[in-house]
Amino acid sequence: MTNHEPTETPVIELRGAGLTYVGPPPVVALRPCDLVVQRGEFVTVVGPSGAGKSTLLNIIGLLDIPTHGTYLLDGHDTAGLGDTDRTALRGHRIGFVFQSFHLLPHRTALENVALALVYRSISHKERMRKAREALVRVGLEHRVDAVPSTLSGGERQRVAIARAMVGRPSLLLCDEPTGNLDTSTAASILELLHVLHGAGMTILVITHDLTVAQQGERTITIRDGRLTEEVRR
Ligand SMILES: Nc1ncnc2c1ncn2[C@@H]1O[C@H](COP(=O)(O)OP(=O)(O)OP(=O)(O)O)[C@@H](O)[C@H]1O
Repeated sequence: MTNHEPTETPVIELRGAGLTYVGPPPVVALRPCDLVVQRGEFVTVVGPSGAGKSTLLNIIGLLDIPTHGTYLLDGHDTAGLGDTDRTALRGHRIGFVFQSFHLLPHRTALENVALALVYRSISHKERMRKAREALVRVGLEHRVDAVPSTLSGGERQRVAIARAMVGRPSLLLCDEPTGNLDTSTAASILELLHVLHGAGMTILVITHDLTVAQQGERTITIRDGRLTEEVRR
């Protein structure tokens, strides 16, 4: 198990954070919870449909604001941030990986990855260099000029992972990253996540799949909006 320095600023620090939809009727999607993820950890969150996984992901990903408690991302208190600052913090600190890849269909793999850097103050040439480097890292150096429709599901997810990583985020936030893949392709994507984790990346994977959940160093179960059991490996 990785040795995480406890005095470091955590990447994720939720304190009594929860979300209730006002309704009517009001729905408690996430009960007030505490969750601390240190730099370099690989954490999985597992739970059945309707348990609150998307709610938790949306809070951690700065896509939703908790109605209770506090959320610090890399030590930055996210309460009270305006839309511009929230978007900037999200863009710099979080790389998202989704089940359905979310690639632009008419752009090449290289362009899809480079687009993630479009708001960074670097030249076009530098964006392309970094995008190519990210694609090499996920094993796709031979497919940089391919458009998504000519890539396999596993290759599309590799492009999406390269896009998520290219801006060197603090956190790779994955929502059912293998949900659209067959078993052996899923295994290769999980292997890639392990390689990135081995290189120091902090990873949080949200899934309903126990096999995927077992990949984490720590697995947290979410049920009826409550974070419960924690398994450490
Ligand atoms: N906009 C909303 N308004 C009211 N209730 C909502 C809203 N969004 C989600 N919920 C409710 O909050 C609870 C948690 O939903 P959430 O989408 O977080 O679950 P989930 O674990 O991601 O489910 P799934 O795996 O099916 O996507 C559910 O009871 C859901 O019906």
